[in-house]
Amino acid sequence: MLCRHVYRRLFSLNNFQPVKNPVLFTVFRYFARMAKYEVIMIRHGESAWNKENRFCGWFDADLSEAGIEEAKRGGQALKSDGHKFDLAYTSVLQRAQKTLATVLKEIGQEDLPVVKTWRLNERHYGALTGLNKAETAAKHGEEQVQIWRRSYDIPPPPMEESHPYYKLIVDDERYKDEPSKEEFPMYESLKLTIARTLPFWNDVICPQIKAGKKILIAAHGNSLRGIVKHLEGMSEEAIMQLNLPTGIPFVYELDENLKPTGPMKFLGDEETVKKAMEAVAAQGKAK
Ligand SMILES: O=C(O)[C@@H](COP(=O)(O)O)OP(=O)(O)O
Repeated sequence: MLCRHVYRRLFSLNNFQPVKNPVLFTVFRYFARMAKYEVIMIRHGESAWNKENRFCGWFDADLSEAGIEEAKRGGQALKSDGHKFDLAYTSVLQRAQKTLATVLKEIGQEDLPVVKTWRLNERHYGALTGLNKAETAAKHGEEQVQIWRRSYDIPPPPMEESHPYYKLIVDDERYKDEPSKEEFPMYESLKLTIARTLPFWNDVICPQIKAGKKILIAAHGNSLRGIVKHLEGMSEEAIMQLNLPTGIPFVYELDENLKPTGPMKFLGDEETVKKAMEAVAAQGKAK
């Protein structure tokens, strides 16, 4: 409060030229980076296919029992930090939607307006959809699986019409209006995922944040990694190292240009977050 007051006072002074005065310049730099907005994101709780260690992508796996518990804990963490929201965004997949509903119940905001979009869906895992990650690593090598999972622009092989989940996904009623036939992916790298997620972030979510709305986004490991990469201006190499844990909300404080004023802050204890991230990274190891 006091900081904001001082900041406003400083910038209401006429002829204020911070660059010429080193002390004031430091003060200027400090307050210019002051957080103005906040956005909170959460990867869904463990899904039935996370539990079975299968590539999931656009397959509509439900939450596992552990996933429901994770989502509840995520909601409780938000509650104990006193977070309330104006609006939430999620994908059209049930693991993200159920996580969001569970969180909203925990924080007593079950009536919150929720926008659902395919643009926040998990990346489409193409031909890998349904395969066990460890078995795939045993067959094709851990290095290849790491490339498929974490490289920036190398996509998995496409999902052909003969794939066991092709019809289930392509003919799913939830996609009858969008994406268009041309946009409908058969595989996605992180780069391609970002290409369809970022327009929604920029054109739909950002204006709401700038309007002062407190936003919660419940989505997926890779659709959120795309947003994180963009927000933090991370390199293609740096984003390869990021494995988001399931069901643990993370907070970004943003300046007036929607640039983070600090690193993402997980609402969970450090050791738990670290272990959960390592567990996600290890999913691609041959057993
Ligand atoms: O599609 C999947 O298998 C996982 C991510 O897998 P990895 O990229 O971590 O292998 O997506 P999510 O569980 O977040 O919806």
